[in-house]
Amino acid sequence: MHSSLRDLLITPAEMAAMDLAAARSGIDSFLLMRSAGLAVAAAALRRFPQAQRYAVLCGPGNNGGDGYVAASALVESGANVAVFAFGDPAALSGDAARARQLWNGTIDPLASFLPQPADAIVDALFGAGLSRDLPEPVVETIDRINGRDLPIIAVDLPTGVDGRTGQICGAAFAASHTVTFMAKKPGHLLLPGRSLCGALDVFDIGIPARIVLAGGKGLRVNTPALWSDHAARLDASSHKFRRGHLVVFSGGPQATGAARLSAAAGLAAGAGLVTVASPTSALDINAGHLTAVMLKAIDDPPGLERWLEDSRLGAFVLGPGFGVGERARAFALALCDRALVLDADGITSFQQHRSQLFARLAAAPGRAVMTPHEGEFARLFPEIARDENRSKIEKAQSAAQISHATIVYKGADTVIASPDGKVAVNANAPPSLATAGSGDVLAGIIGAHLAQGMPAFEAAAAGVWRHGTAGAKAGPGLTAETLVASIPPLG
Ligand SMILES: NC(=O)C1=CN([C@@H]2O[C@H](COP(=O)(O)OP(=O)(O)OC[C@H]3O[C@@H](n4cnc5c(N)ncnc54)[C@H](OP(=O)(O)O)[C@@H]3O)[C@@H](O)[C@H]2O)[C@@H](O)CC1
Ligand SMILES: [K+]
Repeated sequence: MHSSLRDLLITPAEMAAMDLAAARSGIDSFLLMRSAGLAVAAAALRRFPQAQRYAVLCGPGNNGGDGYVAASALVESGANVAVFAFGDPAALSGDAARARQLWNGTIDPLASFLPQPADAIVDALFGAGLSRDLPEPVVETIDRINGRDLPIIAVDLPTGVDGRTGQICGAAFAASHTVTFMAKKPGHLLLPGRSLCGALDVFDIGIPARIVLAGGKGLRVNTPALWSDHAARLDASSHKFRRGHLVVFSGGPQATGAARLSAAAGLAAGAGLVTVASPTSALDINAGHLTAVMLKAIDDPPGLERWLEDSRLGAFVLGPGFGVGERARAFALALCDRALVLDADGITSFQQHRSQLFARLAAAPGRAVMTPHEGEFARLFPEIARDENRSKIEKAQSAAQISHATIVYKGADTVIASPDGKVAVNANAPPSLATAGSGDVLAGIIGAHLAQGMPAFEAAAAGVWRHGTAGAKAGPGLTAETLVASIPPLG
C-alpha cells in the first residue's frame, strides 16, 4: 500500500465519490471489483486453508459482486465452494451482475444456508452501501452463524457494521478477519465496529493514491506521523529534551492524589519543571508526597491572577480531584488564554455554564484541550451526545467547533478533534488502560506537551498515543503508577 494511505480513514461516502473519480479518469470499475474479489479469495485460502467448504454469502450490491468474484477464484484454485444469495441474483446490476456471470455453480437462497462444522464463511452481504437496519432474514442468518466458532472473512466490513459510525445496524457478523480496500473506514476503528472486524487487511485494488488522497477529508488514525515533526523540533531545540513549566492544580486535603499523579506523569513525559498548586489546607499533605515536583499555595482567583503574572508558567492541568463548582470555574476562566488541559471536575463544573466557557475560549488566543470521557462529554455537549445519527468522530468535531477547544473524546476508541477540523482516531490503547487514575496520567502527559510548546491538537494526539503505548508496555496488571513509569519517549 502507498505509505501516505496507511493512516488515512475514508468514509463510505468518500469511497463512493472516489470510485466515480476513478471511473472518470478511465479506470475500469469492474477491474477494481475483480481485484477486490481476488484479494478476498487469497485471504480466505491463506487464513483458512483447512476449510472443507467456503460458504460465500452474497448481497444485492457491489459487496455481493466482490463475493461472486471470490467464489469463482476459490473454485479455480480447487476449493469446494457454495454460494448463497440474499435477494434475487437476477436483479443484480452493473459490475455486480457481471461478477455474478463469472460464477458457474448454483446459487441457493440465503435462508437455506445451514453452516457445517468445517465451513469458512465469506461474508459479502453488505459493505459500504449499508444504509439502514438489516432485513430480518439477514439478522436471522447472522444469529445462526455468530457464536458457532466458524471462521468468517468479511468483505470490506462485517455485514451490519456501519462504515461511517462503527455502529451496528440491527445485528452484525463477528468476523475473524476483514479485508478492506485502499484505506480503512471509520467503522473499522470506532467501537463496537472495531471489536467485530477481527484482523484487518487493507488491500490496494489499484485506485491511484492521488485520487484517494484528494477524496479524503483528512480523517486519520493517530500515529506519530501526525505529530512527530513537532516532537523532532523539540528535540532539536532543547539539548536536554526536557523543558517547559507545567502547573497541576490540587484539590483539598481529601483529594490530592489525582493532581500528584498528573504531575508525576507530566514530569515523566518531559516537562522541565512541574508545580502542584495546592490550597493552603492541603499543602502539608502534598508536601509529604512530593520530591521532584514543586509546591505552591494558591487559594483563590486573586492569588492565581497574581501568580499568573509570572510568564514562565507554561501550561496548566485543571480538574483531576479539584472539586466541582464556582472555584473551578473561576480558575478555568482565568486560564483560558494560556495553555490549559481542562479535565474531570474542571469539565463537570461547566455543566450549567457551558456558554460562558465557550465564549471565553472563543475570545482567548490560548491553547485549550478538554479531555471528557463519555459521561463528561454528555454534560458539556448534551445535544451533540444525544444525536444518534452522528459518529463519535463527528461528535468530537462538532464539540471542538462549538467549544473552540481541542477535544479528546476518551474511550477505547478515543477521538481527538481540533476546532479547525483536524481529527484523529486512536487505536493503540489496551483495555487495561481503563483503570483508576488513568485519565489523570493522560492529562499530565498532554500538559507536558503543551508546556513544551506543542500546538494543542498535536499535544493532545501525541499524549493519547503515548498513554496507549505506556498502557501496552505496563501490561494487563497496570496501575496508574506503573503507567507513569512506562511512558515512552516522545520522539
Ligand atoms: N472502491 C471501492 O471501495 C470498491 C468497493 N467495492 C465493493 O463495493 C461495496 C459497496 O457496494 P455498494 O455501494 O453497492 O454497497 P453494498 O454494501 O453492496 O450494498 C448496497 C445494496 O444494498 C442495499 N441495501 C443497503 N442497505 C440495505 C438494508 N439494510 N436492507 C436491504 N438492502 C439494503 C442497497 O439498496 P438501496 O439502499 O439502494 O435500497 C444496495 O442494493 C464495498 O463494500 C466493496 O465491497 C469493490 O467492488 C470494488 C471497488
Ligand atoms: K460484508
